[in-house]
Amino acid sequence: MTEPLLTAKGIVRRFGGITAVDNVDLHVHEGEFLSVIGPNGAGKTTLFNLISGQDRMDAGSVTLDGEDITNLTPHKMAEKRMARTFQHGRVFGNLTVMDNVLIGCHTRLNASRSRVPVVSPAIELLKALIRPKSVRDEEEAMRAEVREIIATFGERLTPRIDQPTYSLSYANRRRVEIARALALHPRVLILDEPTAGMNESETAEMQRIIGDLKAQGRTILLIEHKLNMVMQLSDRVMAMDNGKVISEGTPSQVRNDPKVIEAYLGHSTIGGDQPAEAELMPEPMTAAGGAE
Ligand SMILES: Nc1ncnc2c1ncn2[C@@H]1O[C@H](COP(=O)(O)OP(=O)(O)OP(=O)(O)O)[C@@H](O)[C@H]1O
Repeated sequence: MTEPLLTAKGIVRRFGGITAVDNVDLHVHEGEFLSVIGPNGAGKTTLFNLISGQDRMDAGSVTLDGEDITNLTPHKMAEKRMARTFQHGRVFGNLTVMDNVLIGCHTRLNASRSRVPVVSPAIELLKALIRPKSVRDEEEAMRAEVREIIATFGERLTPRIDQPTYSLSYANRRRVEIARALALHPRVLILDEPTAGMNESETAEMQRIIGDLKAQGRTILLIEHKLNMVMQLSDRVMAMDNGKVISEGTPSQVRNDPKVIEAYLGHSTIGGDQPAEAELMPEPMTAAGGAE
């Protein structure tokens, strides 16, 4: 078996008296789809924040393809092409859809440039001012790429490409965020509840899109409360409760793990959208005990 692409070891994060993430290990192989589930307050978002550099861990380490990326700043993480979307969606409201997604392209390009010797800052400035053909061509290529990425979302974003994102619906802002993450050409795509606040048909549409991303062979880490979606998309599932990993395995193994059922039943809701029991028990189990 090859080495995992991303490995997190012994991650700890305390907030005052609470240990939100308590000695968690996580790994994901290239092209693998790993979901992290668990009741509210289990520590899932905190774990993703630590892995993606949004927060600093008290102990532990993270490596990407063998390189230590522990506690890098979010900007440096983006340059490493660790792309992250947020539970409540984060876009630049005053920028257009196009400009929001271009940010992902620029970050990727700047990161690749920093590996080659920097030409004199004066030349860079001159190039920015006079915008020679090579610069204009590069910009046009990026815009074409953004249009292509945005087409991933059908007609949801394309007609709105020049509108400021504050004028978009919540679901569309979340789509823009994913588009921006894709513009990074992510080595790891980290999605935190991409369907939160979406209705049933929007959720089904997003699930199809994420399924397509998986089919493209992308490496994906997902937090999601809608367990049917987790079961259908994931190669592997990790369940957390009270900051700890309580179960890990195939979707059906985790779904049927009594520790997981108990953790959920101890909470009245999973994500605020649905009762825990309805999420955990919706499908008949197969003879093998699986529901995939
Ligand atoms: N910045 C913070 N300051 C203090 N406590 C925090 C902070 N962030 C998270 N916590 C606490 O850490 C614990 C884990 O929270 P976290 O948001 O990671 O859980 P979660 O599994 O993502 O929950 P949800 O599914 O509701 O998003 C909770 O007890 C939460 O209140």
